[in-house]
Amino acid sequence: MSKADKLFIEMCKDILENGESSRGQEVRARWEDGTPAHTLKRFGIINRYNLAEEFPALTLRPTPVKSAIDELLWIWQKKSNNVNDLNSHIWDAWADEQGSIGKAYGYQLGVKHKYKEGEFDQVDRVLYDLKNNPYSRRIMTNLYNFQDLHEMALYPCAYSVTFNVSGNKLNAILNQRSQDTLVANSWNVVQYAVLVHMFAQVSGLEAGELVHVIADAHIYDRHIPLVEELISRPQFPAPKFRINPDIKNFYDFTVDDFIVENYEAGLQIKGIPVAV
Ligand SMILES: Nc1nc(=O)c2c([nH]1)NC[C@@H]1CN(c3ccc(C(=O)N[C@@H](CCC(=O)O)C(=O)O)cc3)CN21
Ligand SMILES: O=c1ccn([C@H]2C[C@H](O)[C@@H](COP(=O)(O)O)O2)c(=O)[nH]1
Repeated sequence: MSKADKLFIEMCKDILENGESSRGQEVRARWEDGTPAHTLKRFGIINRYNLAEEFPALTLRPTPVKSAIDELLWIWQKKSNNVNDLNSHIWDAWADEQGSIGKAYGYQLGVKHKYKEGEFDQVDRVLYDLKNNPYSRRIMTNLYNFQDLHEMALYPCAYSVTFNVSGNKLNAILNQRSQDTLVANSWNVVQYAVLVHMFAQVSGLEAGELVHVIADAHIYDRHIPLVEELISRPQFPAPKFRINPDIKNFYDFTVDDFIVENYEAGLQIKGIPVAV
């Protein structure tokens, strides 16, 4: 049985059974037809994934690993904020006529900052520290730049990662302020698991733990029956994950360098509505 399924089921049950409803409150998000997208939410969820033991993809339904990695590379490697550089259409609803989502995500990672050793953007600084000072307690990234929030189409949700090396293991904490549990939980977990594997490989380390801290973990009202059905499904062992061992430069990875094998999973839920 996959540990990722177990954590997902526990979290969903907790939200469904103990979650607070937003009914009667003012909410920002809307369904396509303009009605408010209400949620059941649970505050302060922490899930720990041991990446040395398993690749944390859901098996209750397939996580679209290739599209998730494509978005991860869009943000962390291309450092782009333009949907024309993305192969899926998941961000189209938030893009302007030129395809820009504003000064969000990839844009922030590409901004250079001054250090004693010179100028680095946030990604290059992580790479530098993991090589030169791996036991530093200061290896982190942060997309939540207050100065630029007014120019972002959506404020960053998964906004900060803290990297920490124990022995030869690279661990990370992903901080997420808001999570659409059905659409994005496994999507975000898979992405940041892959990111830890990427940074570990190019830094001569091994992937350790991923700790996912979620402030507002919610299930949208129109997702409740879908989640109830999903968590009652059979579970399978986690798939095997391989990464092309020849890639030693973070910027050389392509989607094809990541291979997920023996991925047994339930049926895909097609056409999940996404609140905008
Ligand atoms: N309400 C909401 N939920 C989100 O998860 C979300 C946002 N808004 N806004 C910005 C981004 C866009 N993200 C998204 C949006 C849609 C899918 C989605 O539709 N996923 C499908 C498969 C898509 C594919 O294969 O390309 C799925 O079945 O999970 C995933 C992530 C995550 N974010
Ligand atoms: O990577 C992501 C990006 C977005 N989300 C979800 C979380 C919320 O449901 C919406 C954002 O709405 P806010 O009102 O700004 O919180 O998008 C996600 O789960 N993961």
